[in-house]
Amino acid sequence: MPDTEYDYDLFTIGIGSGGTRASRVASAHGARVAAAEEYRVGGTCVIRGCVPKKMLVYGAHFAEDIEDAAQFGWTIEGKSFDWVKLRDHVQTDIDRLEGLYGETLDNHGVTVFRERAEITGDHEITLSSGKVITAKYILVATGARPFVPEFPGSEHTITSNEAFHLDEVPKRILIAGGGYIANEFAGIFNEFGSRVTIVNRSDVILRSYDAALQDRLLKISLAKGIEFCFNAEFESIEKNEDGSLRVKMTGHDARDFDQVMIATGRVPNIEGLGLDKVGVELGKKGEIKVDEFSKTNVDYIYAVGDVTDRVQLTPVAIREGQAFADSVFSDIEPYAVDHSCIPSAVFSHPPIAAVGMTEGEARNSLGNIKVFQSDFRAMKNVVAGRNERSLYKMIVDAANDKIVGIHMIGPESPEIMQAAAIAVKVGLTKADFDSTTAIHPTMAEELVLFK
Ligand SMILES: Cc1cc2nc3c(=O)[nH]c(=O)nc-3n(C[C@H](O)[C@H](O)[C@H](O)COP(=O)(O)OP(=O)(O)OC[C@H]3O[C@@H](n4cnc5c(N)ncnc54)[C@H](O)[C@@H]3O)c2cc1C
Ligand SMILES: NC(=O)c1ccc[n+]([C@@H]2O[C@H](COP(=O)([O-])OP(=O)(O)OC[C@H]3O[C@@H](n4cnc5c(N)ncnc54)[C@H](O)[C@@H]3O)[C@@H](O)[C@H]2O)c1
Repeated sequence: MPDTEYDYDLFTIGIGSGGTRASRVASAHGARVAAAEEYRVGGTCVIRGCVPKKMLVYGAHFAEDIEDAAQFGWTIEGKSFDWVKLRDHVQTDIDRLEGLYGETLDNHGVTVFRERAEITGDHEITLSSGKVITAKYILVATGARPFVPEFPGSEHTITSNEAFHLDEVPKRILIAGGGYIANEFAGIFNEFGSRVTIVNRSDVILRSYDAALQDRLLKISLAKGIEFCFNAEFESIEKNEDGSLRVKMTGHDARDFDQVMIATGRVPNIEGLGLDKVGVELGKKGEIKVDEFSKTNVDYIYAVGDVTDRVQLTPVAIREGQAFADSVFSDIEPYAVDHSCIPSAVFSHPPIAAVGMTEGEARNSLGNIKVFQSDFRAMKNVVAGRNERSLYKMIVDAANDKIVGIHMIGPESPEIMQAAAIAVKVGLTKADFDSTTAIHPTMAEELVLFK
């Protein structure tokens, strides 16, 4: 395997979810591996994505739990919330995780350069310090960054990157976008006491999810006090004398907010990477085009994760990194990642989880389907007097009884979905679920009790 013609067998640009996995697995297979990271080891998920976001989601949910506790006999006096304490505690844990990621790479013998890298020629990488390195293979795993639409005053906005570091919880926050990040952060800030307004250019939230779940989250969010402005686009933002922001949007009167957060999707990080120098082909959104083995049109350059804009999720980037390393650096027969039937979740309040086809997709592609639905109030919500209903849906192919989709909104639905997704992935039938005894009393039992 070692090829001394080059300094390394593999050079990975970007040490996030995909780059970390690929580097350490390639090294374990015997490759000489180096990598560059321009910001912090761990990438988006660990440093400013999934992980700190989930910690804030937990922190936020205490607002409801403390309120509900009264119905369970608890008196909690003098409750108060300290944002700075939570923010700093989260950041301390992120520092710890970053350290662990670095250690793992060290232990696997991966040389990490903590600086920016650029491809400067065939098999050649130049670091920002000027160091030139050659590698037999190059893996681009540079991820994506927030897309901020251009309009006058857009420089006054923040993105999820900054949301983790705010000095205080904004009294009024406008969040632009109707996707994952917008709905997750709307829930977080709302629970912390902000007055939250979501602005979206269409009138649909979470467009890839089943319409019934979109509708249910919208209704619950409205009931919790989150405001929605649909079919609205930014015209301008001006800074007022008191530091607040005056926002003008199409079809709406100008309004003042303390923060404006943009969550309108993420774009691949390809700028200044030198891809043009070696002729790497890009797609319409600037994503690196790859085949099913994550190989670009340049024989020795591969790309994994968000920079390829296939499915922007951490477990997908990790699988792509693993498959790349196994396929290129081991004796295992090269294999491709199966991008079908990927389960996903939105950590809104309450969360959503889904796998497989929505009802609409199944009707269009299969025609004859059966839809089973359970619309119920979780026992904890009943006792707490919280009028918040969960909704579970199962979509079945009428031709063979196979479950082609499961969709849930309700407490702990992502936790429940991980196991249910296996059943959909392997093609179990509704009869298989019916034949399984319920665990009572749970919310998950609804999945085997559909009538
Ligand atoms: C707020 C938020 C919440 C999210 N929540 C979830 C979630 O709950 N579940 C989930 O599955 N996914 C979630 N995601 C998506 C997930 O974080 C990404 O899909 C995942 O991190 C992609 O991994 P990656 O390896 O492609 O890139 P990244 O993890 O983004 O890593 C890329 C790395 O490359 C570095 N880099 C870029 N250019 C260079 C260069 N030229 N030289 C050196 N280094 C460079 C960057 O600094 C970065 O560290 C979330 C994303 C965000 C923004
Ligand atoms: N729980 C999770 O797994 C999780 C959480 C956060 C992010 N992510 C990943 O990160 C990605 C990015 O998240 P996101 O919420 O930014 O994107 P998204 O694709 O989920 O949503 C983007 C939203 O912005 C709107 N939009 C797009 N362009 C716009 C424009 N020019 N003006 C106004 N609105 C516009 C879209 O209509 C959409 O509602 C997601 O696609 C997801 O893959 C995953």
